[in-house]
Amino acid sequence: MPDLTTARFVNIGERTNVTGSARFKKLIMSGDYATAVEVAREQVENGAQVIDVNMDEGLLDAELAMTTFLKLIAAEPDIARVPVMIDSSKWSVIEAGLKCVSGKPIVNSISMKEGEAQFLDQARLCMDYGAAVVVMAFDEQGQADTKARKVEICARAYDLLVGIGFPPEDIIFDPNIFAVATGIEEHDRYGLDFLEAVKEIKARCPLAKTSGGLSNLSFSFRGNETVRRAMHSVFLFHAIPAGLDMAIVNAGQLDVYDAIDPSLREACEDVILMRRPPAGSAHESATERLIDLAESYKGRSAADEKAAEEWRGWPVAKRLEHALVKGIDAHVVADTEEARQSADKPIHVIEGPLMDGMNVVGDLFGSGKMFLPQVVKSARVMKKAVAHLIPFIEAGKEPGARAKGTIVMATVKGDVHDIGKNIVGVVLQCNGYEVVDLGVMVPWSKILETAREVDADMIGLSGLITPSLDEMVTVAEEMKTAAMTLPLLIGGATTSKVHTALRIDPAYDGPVIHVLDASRAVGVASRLLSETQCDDFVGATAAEYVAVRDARAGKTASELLGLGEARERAFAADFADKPPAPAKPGLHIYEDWSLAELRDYIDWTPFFRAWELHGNYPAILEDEVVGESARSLFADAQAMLDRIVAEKWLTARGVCGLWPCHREGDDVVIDLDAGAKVLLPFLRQQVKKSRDRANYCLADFIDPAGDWMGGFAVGIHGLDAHSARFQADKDDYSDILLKALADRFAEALAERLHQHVRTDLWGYAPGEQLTNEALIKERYRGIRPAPGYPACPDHSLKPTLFELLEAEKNVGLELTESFAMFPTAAVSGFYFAHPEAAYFGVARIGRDQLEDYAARRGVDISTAERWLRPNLD
Ligand SMILES: C[S@@+](CC[C@H](N)C(=O)[O-])C[C@H]1O[C@@H](n2cnc3c(N)ncnc32)[C@H](O)[C@@H]1O
Repeated sequence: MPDLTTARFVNIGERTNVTGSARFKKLIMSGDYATAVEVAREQVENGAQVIDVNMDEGLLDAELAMTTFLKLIAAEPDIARVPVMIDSSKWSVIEAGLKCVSGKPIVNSISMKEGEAQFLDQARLCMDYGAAVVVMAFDEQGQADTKARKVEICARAYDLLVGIGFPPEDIIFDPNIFAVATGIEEHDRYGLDFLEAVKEIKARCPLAKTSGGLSNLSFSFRGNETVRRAMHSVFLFHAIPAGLDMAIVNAGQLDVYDAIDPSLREACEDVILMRRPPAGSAHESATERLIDLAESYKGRSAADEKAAEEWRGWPVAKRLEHALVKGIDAHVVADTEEARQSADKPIHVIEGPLMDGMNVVGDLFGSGKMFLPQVVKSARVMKKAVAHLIPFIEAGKEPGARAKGTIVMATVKGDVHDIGKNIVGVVLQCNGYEVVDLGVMVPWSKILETAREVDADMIGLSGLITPSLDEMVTVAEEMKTAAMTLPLLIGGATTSKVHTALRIDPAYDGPVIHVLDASRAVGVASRLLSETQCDDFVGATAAEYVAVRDARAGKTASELLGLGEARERAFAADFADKPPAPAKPGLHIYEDWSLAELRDYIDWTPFFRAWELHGNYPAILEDEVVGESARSLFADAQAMLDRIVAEKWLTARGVCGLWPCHREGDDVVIDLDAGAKVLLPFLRQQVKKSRDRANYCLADFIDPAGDWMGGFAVGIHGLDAHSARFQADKDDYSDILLKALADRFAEALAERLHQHVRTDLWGYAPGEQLTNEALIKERYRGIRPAPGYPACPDHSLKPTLFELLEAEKNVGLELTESFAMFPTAAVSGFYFAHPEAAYFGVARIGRDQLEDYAARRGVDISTAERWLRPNLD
């Protein structure tokens, strides 16, 4: 269903509205704000990305109720993460509300009902508060009911607002959703008119958004929840492709379009799209047909309604299990406390219901019915429960819960990447293991020392960049020297079974196990600690590694050409086509690239991969197996992005440079001002190829007679404060989510900056117009190879690149001794603009090139060997 889960659609919670919800009204009228706050929380849990708050009730001091409630929800991090829509027909209530909203507010609503002057006054005030505003399609003559009137009023309002400098992206038009199937013929067109109007308004008013109150649509089916839900889902199914950006809905009460009973779905569709029933049908009109059909659905709804609430009435152990499995942390402290009061000892709550619940999570995960993002959410619930119990356990001087085993984990020295390690840590913890996480850039001595101190059962190492592979070998060697015997687990993006077998396993006498991904970590740990399975497992793994080594030894390696011959087979670029001199050569620094803009450049597929959800975006959202998990993760990511952008959590900084250069052999020489030169030595493919295929080197794309190339470095700053906040709140889920999003922003800025270079700074493709999809597929002219990637695998080129860009001074990017960039969310690379420039992999090189390269780089052979290790094996 292309609705609540698609990229842009925002669903606005409607339950915190005294005019629409009898329950909420009762709570507010009786002054029970605590429970009223829970209503807001439930909505956010159910997926609302904005909550609409309305206190328009005659017997209520609406201003006071609005401000009291807004202040209360602002203090609840779970709720305050979504923006508030201040909804009132009284301007004084809106103004009062604006004063106590912390994030970006949305005013619902203003209109030209009382004329242009008042409309613009109110708009100016909203602008002062930085608020977005819902503009009703309402003018001096009344509410717009036809398509023509809707479009006309919105267009007029748009021109007026833009005329006073109101940001068009902060305008949200509500072109009025009215009830259909009322039996009155004039109402039959209402659904279709709305859909068509949305389309036109979006075309006529650039950047403006559209919204609507969905519940009006089905007003004539009050009391028949099944039919109402179906109508709402069907309506959204058509409205979103028409351009509807958001709607006020009860997010927990929408059906999946495909899951609606087909006859009901068709009847709803006929009504909404004003289609006639098939000729010969027993019904004259679509409305009549739906009314008849609706009869058969009456009465089913009450049970559905109850189901969502029902779990709160279950026994406490069952409630804890439910909260763990569903990842709902809203009631966990209260429930844990209730369980504690009836337990003999606080520790029994952990050993009993909490561990039982986590076992269910573990089983679901193990059997592929639950995926990492949900497990990490479950872990958050568990941590909150345990945090509540710890003071009681300590007060009673009881021993803590016995862990299944203790694992010391670290990202090795020189490397700063920790998303993968953190995910593994959380998964192990929620399966009952004690994890001692040493963080990033951890030297081998600290790892060994801690393992001894805590009497660890195993050590887990993680790393993302190729130099970390060597560092892992060092840790293994040191463990051997220290005569340790505990198992060593190896994980992270560049690690592999082959590398583990060839290099790490031989360096250590104890068991070495490569762990392919987080979902395997628990299985590996439990086998290693199992009295009955450990020996077999260790033996089988060791035998597997021996087999890998034997296979490698017996394999005839691909034949290499001598370096001279490979150079003769260089790629012959046609330099008649070389790029023009840049329009704006030299360095360009961007202190603070708009996050709102970068958001549209995000490539989502790698984001899901970071969470071990495999598949391409957007298809992954509809995937049969992981779709539900992907949708929920994506919704959380969108909600966090909203806050990152609105509250400016992060700063995207970048620098790029465009320099004159020329090629000398396999080097590119950058010709700086005043005769200064900087050498960029590149590597050439040496693997023997079929007759007509060249042996590439990046230098081949540069004209010896004179040419241009570029470089860039981008990084995302500001993560730490937020990460610390999440960690303090025991919220690994949000912490990992934030880091994964920061990585996305870094990649998005690399993409956006490259586009800016092509179309403007260098300007060799001024008219380029590509969709984000085409950008992700790199359907443009030119490449941006990154040091450490296959075409230029030597990470040690980064210091040269960083000096050219003055990256540390200009954008605050640093390099570790292993050439990892810090802050972690960062990307750097070179720009080549020749139309034939393409990515390739250098792959294996010969001793002759190693020696030649070491000489060109001015380093000794053993240093070059260390840098190029993966290309030498
Ligand atoms: C790793 S992806 C990153 C972009 C992706 N859309 C994302 O958001 O994660 C592609 C980038 O990796 C680098 N890259 C890919 N293949 C390469 C190769 N063979 N040699 C050098 N760099 C390469 C280039 O910088 C390229 O732009």
